[in-house]
Amino acid sequence: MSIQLRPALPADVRAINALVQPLASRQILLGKELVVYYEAIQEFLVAEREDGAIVGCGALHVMWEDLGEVRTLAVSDEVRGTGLGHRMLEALLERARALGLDRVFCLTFEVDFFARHGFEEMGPDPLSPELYAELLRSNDEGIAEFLDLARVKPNTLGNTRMIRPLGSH
Ligand SMILES: CC(=O)SCCNC(=O)CCNC(=O)[C@H](O)C(C)(C)COP(=O)(O)OP(=O)(O)OC[C@H]1O[C@@H](n2cnc3c(N)ncnc32)[C@H](O)[C@@H]1OP(=O)(O)O
Repeated sequence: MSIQLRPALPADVRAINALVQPLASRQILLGKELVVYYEAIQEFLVAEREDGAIVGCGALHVMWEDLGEVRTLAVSDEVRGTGLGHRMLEALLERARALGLDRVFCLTFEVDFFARHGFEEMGPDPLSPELYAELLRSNDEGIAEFLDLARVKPNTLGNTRMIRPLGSH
């Protein structure tokens, strides 16, 4: 059965939540309240099967003029390992390029998967002090994770912070 990628709609939120919830309960992904998905829905792509089922989702969150984050990338069990994760990640990176971003962050247990798509483990200090200070003003959990702040350590335990330079890759 063919699977199409498309921008997510508000009507997809419950299906996205159903994909993410089991992974969040295993602490693989960060769970979000429904209202947070609605607010961020324009960041999401979904993968829709011919029968209308949503079998994948992923988001690109903009953090700064040149910096974004891949968030909430998930593929349902029945289609995992068939290349859908790869397609979704490439589509999110294409969005990042279209937005003029230079690099994309992710926080993940799936180090090999992201490494095969050009992500590298992040060094301890990739940011200028000026940008660090600006990002500290955000209340967003993902930005706190990017900055490796102590208050989000429970979220990041065992995860790897990775970054993907765009451009020539
Ligand atoms: C920033 C974040 O969101 S981090 C969180 C990442 N998400 C998670 O950890 C949630 C749980 N995991 C998942 O949902 C999925 O396992 C994902 C999203 C990580 C990967 O999605 P998948 O659809 O399984 O990935 P995909 O199939 O593209 O690739 C996995 C492997 O499957 C195999 N594969 C890929 N394409 C095919 C194909 N056409 N046929 C058979 N096997 C294939 C390969 O071994 C591939 O490895 P590769 O990277 O060397 O190509």
